[in-house]
Amino acid sequence: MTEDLPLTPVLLYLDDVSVSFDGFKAINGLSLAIEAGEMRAIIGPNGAGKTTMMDIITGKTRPDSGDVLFEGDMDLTQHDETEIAQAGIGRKFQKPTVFEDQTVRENIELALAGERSVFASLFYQESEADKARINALLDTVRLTHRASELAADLSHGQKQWLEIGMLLAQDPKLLLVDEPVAGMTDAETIETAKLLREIAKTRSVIVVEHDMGFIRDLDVKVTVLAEGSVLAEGSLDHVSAHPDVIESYLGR
Ligand SMILES: Nc1ncnc2c1ncn2[C@@H]1O[C@H](COP(=O)(O)OP(=O)(O)OP(=O)(O)O)[C@@H](O)[C@H]1O
Repeated sequence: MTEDLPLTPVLLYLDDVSVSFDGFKAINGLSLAIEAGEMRAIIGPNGAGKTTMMDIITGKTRPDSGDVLFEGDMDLTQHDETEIAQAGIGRKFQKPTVFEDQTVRENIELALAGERSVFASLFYQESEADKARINALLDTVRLTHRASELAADLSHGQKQWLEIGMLLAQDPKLLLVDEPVAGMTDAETIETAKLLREIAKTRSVIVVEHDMGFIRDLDVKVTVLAEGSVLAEGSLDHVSAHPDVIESYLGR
């Protein structure tokens, strides 16, 4: 009797993806599968291709070859950045980009309003459901107590959280987060690991980071990139013990 194979719903699938810049292969036969509801940490030395991989997923960079499939059959290489965002892929860049001269709450409100036209926004009355949603988002990103203050007055870490809240307002199925804890205090870094673990209960998350203490706190599967492809994959302890990983980090 043959056993049924377990069905693992893959949300994002990169298959043998390559891209060159002026003859240099920044991504070289990269294959990766992210499951629905999975958080994955991506690490790798400088120049490994982490940012380029995110650029390919979000449609900013077109690969020369390979497939990038979202939800089974959406070929992301055939769509532009706006369409990919609308399909449910949100991206948090390294630097926080919030509206500094608006309050924390207004930032979330603006993100929630999304594509409502400026004209429609002028006459829009926030429903009770909207209010509840905004309050829940403020709570998630630990900013309820700062809601009526200007975003400019937040700490660097809190601005990062606010931007994560703004992305969550769009309810992405997959959230890409680029070096979220760079420049954060130790306490903010610890809280960010908790925050991302909460977020990952309801969506997939890909986190690129260099901070190994933070990666350990995330406690998720780690993919090590080097020279544009996957060098090792597994628990942080597993990949840290891998001779190729040690060599690629410490150099020859
Ligand atoms: N638009 C581009 N034109 C030319 N070369 C590029 C371009 N984008 C990336 N590269 C090169 O591709 C390689 C991979 O870069 P990438 O930024 O993806 O690495 P990374 O893993 O994100 O590095 P870091 O950890 O330093 O952010 C690097 O050698 C980089 O110089």
